[in-house]
Amino acid sequence: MSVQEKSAAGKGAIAGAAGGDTIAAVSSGRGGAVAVIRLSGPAAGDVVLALAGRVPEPRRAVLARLRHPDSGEPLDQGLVLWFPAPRSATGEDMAELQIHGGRAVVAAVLGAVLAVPGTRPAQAGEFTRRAFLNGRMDLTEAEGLADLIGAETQAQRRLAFSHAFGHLGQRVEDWRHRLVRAMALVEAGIDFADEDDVPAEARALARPEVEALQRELAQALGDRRGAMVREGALIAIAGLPNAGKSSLINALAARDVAIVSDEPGTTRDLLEVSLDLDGHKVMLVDTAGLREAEGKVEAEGIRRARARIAEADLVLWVHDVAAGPAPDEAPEMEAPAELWLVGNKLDRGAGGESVAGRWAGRSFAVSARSGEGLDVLTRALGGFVTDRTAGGEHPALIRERHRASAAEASAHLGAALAGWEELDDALLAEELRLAARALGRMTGAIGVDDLLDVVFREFCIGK
Ligand SMILES: Nc1nc2c(c(=O)[nH]1)N(C=O)[C@@H](CNc1ccc(C(=O)N[C@@H](CCC(=O)O)C(=O)O)cc1)CN2
Ligand SMILES: Nc1nc2c(ncn2[C@@H]2O[C@H](COP(=O)(O)OP(=O)(O)OP(=O)(O)O)[C@@H](O)[C@H]2O)c(=O)[nH]1
Ligand SMILES: [Mg+2]
Repeated sequence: MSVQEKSAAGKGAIAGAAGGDTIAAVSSGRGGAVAVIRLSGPAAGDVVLALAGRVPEPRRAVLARLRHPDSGEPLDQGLVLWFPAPRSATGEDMAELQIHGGRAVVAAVLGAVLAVPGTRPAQAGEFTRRAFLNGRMDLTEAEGLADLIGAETQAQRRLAFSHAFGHLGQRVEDWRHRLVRAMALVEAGIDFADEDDVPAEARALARPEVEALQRELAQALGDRRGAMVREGALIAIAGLPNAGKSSLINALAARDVAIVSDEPGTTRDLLEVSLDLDGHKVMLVDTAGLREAEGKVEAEGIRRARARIAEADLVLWVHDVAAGPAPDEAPEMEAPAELWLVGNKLDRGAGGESVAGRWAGRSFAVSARSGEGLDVLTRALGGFVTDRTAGGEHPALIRERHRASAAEASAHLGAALAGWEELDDALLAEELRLAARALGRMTGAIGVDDLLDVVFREFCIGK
């Protein structure tokens, strides 16, 4: 199906875009006491009539005996809802069957639904795709919904919620409208090319707006909090062999995820655990102890450890306090973004002394074995992530897709501003137009055929 380009508002319906099939799917998760089957499309009313014997008043739940349309066998008794177009989540006729959640019940009722002509199983994300094609939401809102459904932490939920209900979409539309106004000013020069004063004057009027837009894009691109909230802050646990890195990840995760042994060089592969710290997602990574490797496998483990450490937002350098005084600095690796010292094995007596110099304020004394000191470390980690993700309103550009569009727009604005005095009207307007297009792809207001599969494949079936 072809999505025509739309030049105006972000959320206009795309004519004929949603097609004539009626789609059906189980929209509830597995194993619940109640299951929801959703339907969208022109045969949704036929399905309700065929199974329930009548179509309820719009938007009112009614209890009905559901029968197979061919055999008449009663399958379940459940609640039926009818949402005639356009007042529905997809903008099409929709219906819901809220039935008992048993596997056989769900299979029987879904089978009966799909026995009605004109129906077929929905693909992943297809309800939301139809909502987009019918102008009910823009692409950034659809992505926000996918994030909302996938949110594991409260910070992820808050960010996803803001995007699902237009935080980025509205920003982009504001940027685009301002750009279009600036473009109109520049184009006024094209139309009035023979009247001497108009071009220069119109351009001069447009420039501050384009400069302001460029600043706002740069600011949004510079904000890295989105990735940290969505993907979690990456915290790498590094140190010499046997320092107790794997013991520490087990203690922090409160689960026995990593193999611990007194043999140096136990950990080879990277091992990642996701944690919820104060409502923030954190990815903890256990790594191989850094030393001259004794074999090929360990060497590869150390290579991977270094690569992950280099990407980390925070590195915990674990030091065995029983093995000697803390190093002045973490040996064996390049300076990471942020580095803390964790003196481990406090239960063995030594250590715990304050560490000066490089580590001041960023050193902790713990025992992964007894649990001593872990509460202080955990609180500090929570504080670190909270600090790094706090501040101002929610971040706007939270996916690579958003960043790529904004960067492309910014490049065109940069070209426009660099050539502001020299470019002829048509070329200057073209740069602004290309910037507006790049922004339009973010919300889906501009040709996005190629993007839809990427965006909607993230959803599960039934959404
Ligand atoms: N049972 C059930 N719960 C659900 C959903 C659902 O589809 N079914 N949702 C699935 O996403 C979410 C709610 N989203 C919805 C969004 C719009 C409309 C809707 O009917 N909108 C109409 C009418 C609005 C009104 O008048 O109140 C519209 O926007 O025109 C319904 C659900 C979460 N909970
Ligand atoms: N007494 C004491 N022993 C500990 C503590 N933490 C770890 N150990 C012991 O130290 C040894 C090494 O622990 P690991 O957690 O495997 O150390 P690692 O840093 O992951 O080692 P590699 O994977 O080989 O780099 C094991 O025998 C642990 O039981 C601690 O807090 N106190
Ligand atoms: Mg280990």
